[in-house]
Amino acid sequence: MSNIYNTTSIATFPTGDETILTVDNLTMSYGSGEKLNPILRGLNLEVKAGEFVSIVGPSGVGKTTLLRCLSGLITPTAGEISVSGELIQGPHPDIAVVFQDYSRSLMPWMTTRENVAFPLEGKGVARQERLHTADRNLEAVGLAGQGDKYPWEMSGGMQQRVAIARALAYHAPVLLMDEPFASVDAQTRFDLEDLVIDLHANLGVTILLVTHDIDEALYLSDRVVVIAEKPATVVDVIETGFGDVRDQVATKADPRFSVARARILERLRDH
Ligand SMILES: Nc1ncnc2c1ncn2[C@@H]1O[C@H](COP(=O)(O)OP(=O)(O)OP(=O)(O)O)[C@@H](O)[C@H]1O
Repeated sequence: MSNIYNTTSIATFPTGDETILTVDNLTMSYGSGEKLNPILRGLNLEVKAGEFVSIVGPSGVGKTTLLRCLSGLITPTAGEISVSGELIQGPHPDIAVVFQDYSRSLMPWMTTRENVAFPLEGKGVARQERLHTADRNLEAVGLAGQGDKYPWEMSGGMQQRVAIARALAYHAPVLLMDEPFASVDAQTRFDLEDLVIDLHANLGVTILLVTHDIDEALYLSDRVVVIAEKPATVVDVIETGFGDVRDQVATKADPRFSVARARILERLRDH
């Protein structure tokens, strides 16, 4: 486990067998009448507190649509989503989101510290406490002492770390991630994957990540949920069983990794 991050100063979340996120018979269509475009149908999912679940599926299958429903940004056509036992009817304080496009999600006129502190204003946190929390969370993602820099002074990987710090600072027990590493180069991607594994293991935050990258889903998660077809539904669920400690070389060379990868590829080919 890496020691460049300092997660000890951030509060952790209780984990266990309790279900924290429930998706019940989720159905979502865009448009209406002749232009009705059904995207998701009858999707069910239960995520336990502290679990790391990835949703994989081909491009255009509806992964972002699913995440937008979960984050309360759009209202599903039918079905229910609840977090911590409460029905989602709009953005919920128990859910934070990290998007793929950090260049659009960070505000260029604010320093990284101000970017991370910003959502806490809506929670009524006093300014000094907001800035202090921002510094602690920047430290947790390996950006100690970088709070005065502007996002545009940083590399893509560093900017995505800022976006992760901002989501962590919000202190929501559930973190949704939409293809968070798709816009960075391969080595930065591996570094960010390992950062997220460390944060998950040390903080107990529940993570739901969508990706079209099967290897990434297997490497990161406790469970991989495969969605396919049009409209999309769950076609397979795989428990990875790799535990909290991962290694970019050893885990991917584990025979269970290639067996699971073949199974997912087969499911996607068959649908
Ligand atoms: N706001 C919208 N209005 C109408 N149709 C939409 C809207 N957003 C997405 N779609 C359509 O819904 C379908 C699923 O899109 P979505 O972005 O959810 O898929 P995805 O699996 O995340 O794709 P990708 O992997 O390429 O990001 C696509 O056909 C897309 O054109």
